[in-house]
Amino acid sequence: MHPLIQPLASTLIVSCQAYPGEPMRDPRTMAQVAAAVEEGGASAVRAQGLEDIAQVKAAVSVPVIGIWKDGDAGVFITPTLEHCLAVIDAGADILALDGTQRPRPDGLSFAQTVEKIRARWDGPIMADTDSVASALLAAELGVDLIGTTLAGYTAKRPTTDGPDLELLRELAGSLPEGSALIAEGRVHTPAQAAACREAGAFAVVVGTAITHPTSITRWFDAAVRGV
Ligand SMILES: CC(=O)N[C@H](C=O)[C@@H](O)[C@H](O)[C@H](O)COP(=O)(O)O
Repeated sequence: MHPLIQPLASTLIVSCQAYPGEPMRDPRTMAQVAAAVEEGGASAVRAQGLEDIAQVKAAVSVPVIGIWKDGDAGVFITPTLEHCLAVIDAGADILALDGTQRPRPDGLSFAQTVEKIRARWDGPIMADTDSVASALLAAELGVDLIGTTLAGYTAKRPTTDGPDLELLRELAGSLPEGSALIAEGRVHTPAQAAACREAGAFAVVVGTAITHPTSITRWFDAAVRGV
């Protein structure tokens, strides 16, 4: 296992993202949010966009998982080799990219993309997968971190209310040693985060429930209104 990954065992990683047009969509804001979650114990942070990655990197001492979202349909999380190399150049310690088997905008397969990254960079790679098949393929390719990030966001799996614990359990029993299984996606409560660990996750990523005040406010607002 890569030396940057081992310390993430049994820890919480926090994703710090604001979406286009939102009030907090500013790299300085995300850097402050990242510093705040580091104080709370985040073992690593996930940041989106080249400027956010650079500014978050300067604001924290924990590893930064970098992604670059481009578009919002099909493959959009660090979708091409060019995006991957730019994320690395922006200073990400760990590169995360779409790890599904869907067609990619640059025509490369996931395997070809990983191979080309590996030819230039030996840092840890995280695959945002959507199914048992895509997770196993990523692990076979030697990808360091296997995330369930896209489970429930493609046609491969139903969108579970909360994390996809069934997928985690299945992957925990089938991923080769050396691949770190990362629970990511719809982990909204501490109890759900604990359930991910019980299901076999090496580490757990939480985004919205910690760093997206608009969503959290909506949850509380609905509860208060009784809707
Ligand atoms: C599907 C997709 O685009 N996921 C994105 C990946 O970076 C983010 O929008 C999520 O916030 C992140 O995965 C963390 O998940 P959650 O916010 O549910 O804790």
